[in-house]
Amino acid sequence: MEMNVETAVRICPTSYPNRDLVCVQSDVYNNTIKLGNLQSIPVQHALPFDCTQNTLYATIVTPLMNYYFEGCDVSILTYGQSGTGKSYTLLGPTLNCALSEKEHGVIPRFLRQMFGNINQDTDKHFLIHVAWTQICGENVFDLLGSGSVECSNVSDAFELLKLGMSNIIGNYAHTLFTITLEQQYFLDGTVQHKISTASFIDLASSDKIVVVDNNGLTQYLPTDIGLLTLHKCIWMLSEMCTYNPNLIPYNQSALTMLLKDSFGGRAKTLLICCVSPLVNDYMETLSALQFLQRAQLVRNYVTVNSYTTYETYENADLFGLQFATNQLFKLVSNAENLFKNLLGTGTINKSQMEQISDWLMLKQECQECISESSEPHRSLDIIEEEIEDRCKSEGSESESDIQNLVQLMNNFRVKTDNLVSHVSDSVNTPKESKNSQYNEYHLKGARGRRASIHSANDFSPLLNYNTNSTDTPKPEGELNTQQKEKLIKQVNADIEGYEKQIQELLLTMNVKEKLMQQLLKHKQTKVNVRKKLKQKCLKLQNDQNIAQNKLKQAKTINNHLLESKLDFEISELSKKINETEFIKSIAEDDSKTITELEGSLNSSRKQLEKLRKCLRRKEKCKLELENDLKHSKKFTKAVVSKKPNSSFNSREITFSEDFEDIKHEIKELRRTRDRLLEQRYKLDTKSHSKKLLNDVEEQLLLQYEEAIEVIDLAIEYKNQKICGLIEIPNKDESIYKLLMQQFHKLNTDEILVLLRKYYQKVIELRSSTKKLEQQVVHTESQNENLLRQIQNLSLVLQRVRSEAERRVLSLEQQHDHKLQLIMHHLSQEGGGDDKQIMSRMVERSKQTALALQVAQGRNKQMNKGSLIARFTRYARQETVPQQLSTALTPSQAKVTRQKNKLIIQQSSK
Ligand SMILES: Nc1ncnc2c1ncn2[C@@H]1O[C@H](COP(=O)(O)OP(=O)(O)OP(=O)(O)O)[C@@H](O)[C@H]1O
Repeated sequence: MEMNVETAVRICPTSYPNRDLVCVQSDVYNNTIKLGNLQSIPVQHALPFDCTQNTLYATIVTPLMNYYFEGCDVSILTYGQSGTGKSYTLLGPTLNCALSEKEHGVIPRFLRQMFGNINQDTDKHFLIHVAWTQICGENVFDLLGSGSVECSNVSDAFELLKLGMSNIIGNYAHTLFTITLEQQYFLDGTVQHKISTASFIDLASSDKIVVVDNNGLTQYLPTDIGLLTLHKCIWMLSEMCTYNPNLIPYNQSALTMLLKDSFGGRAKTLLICCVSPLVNDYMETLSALQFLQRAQLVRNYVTVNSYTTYETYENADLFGLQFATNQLFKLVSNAENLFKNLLGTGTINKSQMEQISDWLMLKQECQECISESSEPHRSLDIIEEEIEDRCKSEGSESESDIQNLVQLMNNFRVKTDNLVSHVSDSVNTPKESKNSQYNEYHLKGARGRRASIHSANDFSPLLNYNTNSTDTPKPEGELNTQQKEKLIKQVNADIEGYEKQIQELLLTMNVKEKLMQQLLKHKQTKVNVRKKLKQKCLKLQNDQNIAQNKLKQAKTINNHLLESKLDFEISELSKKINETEFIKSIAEDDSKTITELEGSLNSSRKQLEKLRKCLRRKEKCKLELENDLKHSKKFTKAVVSKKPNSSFNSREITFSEDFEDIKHEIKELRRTRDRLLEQRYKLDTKSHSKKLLNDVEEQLLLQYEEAIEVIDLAIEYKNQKICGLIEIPNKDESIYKLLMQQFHKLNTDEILVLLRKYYQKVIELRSSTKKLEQQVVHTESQNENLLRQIQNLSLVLQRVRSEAERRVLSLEQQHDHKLQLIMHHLSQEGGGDDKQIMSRMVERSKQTALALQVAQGRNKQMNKGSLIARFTRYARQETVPQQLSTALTPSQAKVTRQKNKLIIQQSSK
């Protein structure tokens, strides 16, 4: 679509009461701006004199929103003299955007309208990014500090606006605010994508110089390099027929490079010219309107940025997961039926009954967790989307829901599997002895079944042995070594089971806690949702009553057509009422659920305490058994060694016993490591949740880390020992040899002291490494701060430099002016002799030049910085377009005088 750049003129309100001082008028009906009594400039939108922010937005910006959502880029620029309301038009009067919505400028209004549209469109997926830059000469600064920032609602966007505003430095810079909108939706089995950018450019005002071109036309050209290049580009674009588009000098300034798409590009562009109506500002207003006249001749090629892909939704795996979950649900409900039937038959013993009831309770608990964590929230999210802002965190929440779901289902599957096989086995062999049950159990263990749920009777020999146990009698007579070993194995399995149960319980508690947090978070939203839904229900019921009354009337007058129509309407309304009631029921008050969850959490805590107690008891029992076993082994060894004919056998026994011992030690080490890991994990989570660790905790964390590493090493060593892979160090190494000799002399206590010292040394080393790392991070952040300061300083330098350039330019102009006055004075003094005048003039100008040289010399000594600035300016002249460079060359200019004005005219070649 080929379209001209759209233009609008806004006249800045003035406090001057005297109408004679006003020379600009807006003819809203004919869309013209009247300048004095002479000129009438046609524009696309001549805004009324007292145009409010709302009128401006509704008349000229709202239509651009349609282009934007269609996938076209849009650009809105403000241009004009300083203080005429450019920033006011784009942003509003103050830094605090939220202060008064009535005064909000184009950008905040655009953001609100855009998010409003997005919230109404539930069929599409939207992604929004904003960016804000400041262009200072040739430098571009990021006002948000992190490039393009994703934002999901109006308040986020307003926060970013405030942040950017607080980072704007000075008045002499252009700013560019962009909102990028990405849309995705399904259409006929394909995914449609649209990407459009809305750019809002506040063009800074700039000093002007007067130039008369070859055709004798006066031009007021800005001194700012960006604006000057923009003028040049627009000038060339407006005379497109005579220019090759490739010759447009966009790349001569940063500003024009950034605005390439807005003039002669693919964007739909609106240029708002802000002008002052005062006579004093006549020339500036004229210059702005001339620029606007040129700009509205520029043609853009507005295009829709869209493409199609043929993929399905990224999270297609979700369907697979859902399927698997459904299957698992079916399995679980089958198992439930089986257990219920078994309970009914009465063929199972008391402990099995307890197990089944435990299982059923757990299943109930899981189901509650799953239904709380997935279904209601998902449907509620949808309602919230319709009524409230689209929630950014929705994706991550549903992700974690799925993770929880999968984890719960896995735990559940293992438990079900275990229990089903256990129950079915015991049902098949109801008359077997306790011992055979126990053997079965361990055979199952060997097939890889999980051994986390045990009844007290499963381990009767062990519990019989446990002196602390009150519910089981002590065994009659002593147990032999083999029995003791078996018992230890059982205890180990039992301990593992308890540990796993504790872990699972912790996990469930974690899920419950998260659920509670989510419920509390959504509580207020649900209240709002319910209120709105209640209103909706009432309205629907009202409509239904009206329709029923009409139906009665229709029946009395026998209007069958109306009757069937009303019947249909009533049934539709009742459907809608049911649906709304259903949605309302989903958004039911959570207080009850929260209390239930709290209760459940408390009971879980109690259960956890119980399990920990059991675990401690088992560990104690195991220790006793192990000690006992050691003693009896020593005793057996002693007896065996006394038998002369059994040396071979005794070696074999010792080896296998050693082997078993090492394995057992490894298990022990692993358990200790797990406990240490748990402790470390607690401290880790504390530090990750941004709670600072105190010194003691920091020290503890380091100690845990070191201890875990040492235990890992020990496990590795023992594993190697079992496999016969121990590397025997080269004993010839003198230091090693020396050390070993010394170590051999040490007794156990001394070795322990030595080890402790080593351990402390390592902890100290770890601590200092950590401190060093923290220092590095700190230094890096300091570095970043310094870099930011350098950036700020260079910005200030740039400003000072352009100020200096401006001053030099005005000094030059003053100098020229004085020169002209001198000429005039001399011509009057000398009585018209041209030669004499010339020679006097040359003499004076020599004097002036000399004076300037002296001044410059002084300057050189006084201010090196301004000299550098001067140098940079001349060095940069290469990039200044031809018009300006020629306009500034005195030798090619002709100076004439009209009334009180001096005009520098470019001499034609
Ligand atoms: N139409 C308007 N209605 C009310 N106040 C206005 C209007 N236009 C400008 N102002 C006020 O005039 C002052 C100057 O406006 P603003 O800062 O927007 O000008 P500007 O063109 O951006 O100036 P500069 O180029 O120096 O940054 C502000 O206090 C602003 O609130």
